[in-house]
Amino acid sequence: MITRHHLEMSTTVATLDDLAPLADYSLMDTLNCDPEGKANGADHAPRQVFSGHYVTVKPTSIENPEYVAHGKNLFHELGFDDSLAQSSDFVRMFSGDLSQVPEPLRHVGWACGYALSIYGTEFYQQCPFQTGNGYGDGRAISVLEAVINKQRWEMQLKGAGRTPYCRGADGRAVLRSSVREFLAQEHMHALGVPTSRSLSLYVSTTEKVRRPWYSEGSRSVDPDILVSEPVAISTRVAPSFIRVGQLELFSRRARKQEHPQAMEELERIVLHLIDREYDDVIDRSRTTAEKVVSIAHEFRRRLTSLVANWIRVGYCQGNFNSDNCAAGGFTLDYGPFGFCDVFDPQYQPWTGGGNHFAFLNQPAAAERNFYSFCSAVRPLLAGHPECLQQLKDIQSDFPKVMQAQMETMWAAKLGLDAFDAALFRELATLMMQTSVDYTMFFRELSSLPDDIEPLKKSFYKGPSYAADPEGLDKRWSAWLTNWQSLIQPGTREELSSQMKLVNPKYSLREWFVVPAYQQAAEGNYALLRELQDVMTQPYAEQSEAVDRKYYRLKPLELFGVGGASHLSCSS
Ligand SMILES: Nc1ncnc2c1ncn2[C@@H]1O[C@H](COP(=O)(O)OP(=O)(O)OP(=O)(O)O)[C@@H](O)[C@H]1O
Ligand SMILES: [Mg+2]
Repeated sequence: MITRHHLEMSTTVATLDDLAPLADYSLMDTLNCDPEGKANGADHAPRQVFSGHYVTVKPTSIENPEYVAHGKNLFHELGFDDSLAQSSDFVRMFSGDLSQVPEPLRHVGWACGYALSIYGTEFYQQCPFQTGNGYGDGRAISVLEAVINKQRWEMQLKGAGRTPYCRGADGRAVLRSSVREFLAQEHMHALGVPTSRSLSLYVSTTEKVRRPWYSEGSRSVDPDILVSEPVAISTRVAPSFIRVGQLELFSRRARKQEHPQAMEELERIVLHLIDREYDDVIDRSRTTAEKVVSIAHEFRRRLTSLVANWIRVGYCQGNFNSDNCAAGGFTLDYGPFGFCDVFDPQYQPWTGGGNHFAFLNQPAAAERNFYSFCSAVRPLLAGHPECLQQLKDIQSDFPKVMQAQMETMWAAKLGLDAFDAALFRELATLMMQTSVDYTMFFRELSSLPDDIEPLKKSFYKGPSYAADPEGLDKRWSAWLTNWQSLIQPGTREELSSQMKLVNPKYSLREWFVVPAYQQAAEGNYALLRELQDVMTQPYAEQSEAVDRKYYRLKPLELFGVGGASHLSCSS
């Protein structure tokens, strides 16, 4: 509910006291709290949580927090003054210490359980109790819901210590993974792709944890050493953090009649999802069953568009399970992700992820998650045969809608009004045979070159190219002539600028991020901040110095290097 105060909010939040009155803990106040939880939030040991939508948890602050960075664009959108990020009470709160927050801010946060389906198959093994009751936010704790400029935001700490879902792990996030997620979220937003956002990042100057990782220059697939790394807490922000897996948790309980309120809890989490993520598209006067059909329709649109956008910008999520699939249809969980260098349909940065989550398999992975979503909400349609039929149709048309989104996206990348299958097929073949840099190729093409010379800037010249460079160049020239004949004549400048808004110039390649987090671990944040600047304007022509550093082919010696080219699921 938006209160009078929220509407009258001043435009600048300069202190935590300014932020406090905007708080509205509606999730905690309206959803079910686990009845077995400890009200003071001292609930940090792994245990089974049998019912309720959330457990109250007090975050465990990191020792001696130091400011690393804040999401400047998000701060401005929220009306937060930049100085807030380094003010002592804000630092204290967002590095996990809620003990001194001003009223009505609360001294406890909350964590949620969720279920897991991998590529559409239900899993329980990842839960230490094998029941699914111990799986969920293991190191993510939300601390605030606030209504700011009429928009509701949930703020979630990542790495703020153990929760009942921690599965015996430490609940911490290392600086390396926190820097990656922090930079990637704001980059993704700047790319125009829906995503959770980055509010702040603080590191401990004294507390470290050990994680398996790669030795310098290691070409090992799996980490070959244990490294001691500083712990950090990043805060991410979204209208909600509800995942497809979360709906599944309540649906599984309802299906198995695990407790008398199970069906009601499923309905309430779905209505909560509608409130947070689908309010603008749902007619409130409808029945729950009708609302469910509407959100399925809208979620299908958002999810297909999201995945087409990921492919447009060269992003591979890496671990697109149902528990990493936000039910609001935005990007969530930047763990084993990567932005590709070479165009490779099988690109998969995560060594544990498997081919089914590879770059161009993401539409199929999304389809599996969408099926998991439909199965999860289906019990709410019992007794409504028409709605059941509508949901069935929405589900079965997913591949068609996905394909249409992909074709629209490829056409836009090529500056064409309509998708041309033959042109695209030859391009994909040439890109693979030549080994081209995906980002650079499309950006060079966006300048509408007269011949293939400028495109060659993006060629890695793999073995097939090296075997017959003249032959391939000839095919490239033929392809370019064909493409030129298909673009609209007479509107060159307009077309070029339009294509440059579809094909980014800069992308957050892993080998840019590695030195940034390495320096950050030594207390030097210069490179991280430079990357933050460059990557939040990915479509802009920037300075020549930026070009030389960030608009270039990946050095060959970095291919195959652990951490820079592939990574294990790292937290
Ligand atoms: N160090 C840790 N301590 C406790 N739980 C963890 C830790 N690392 C991961 N988990 C939990 O393991 C599960 C799977 O990990 P995954 O890498 O998908 O998550 P994540 O990056 O922590 O989470 P998110 O999906 O919230 O971004 C998640 O439920 C997560 O909360
Ligand atoms: Mg996850």
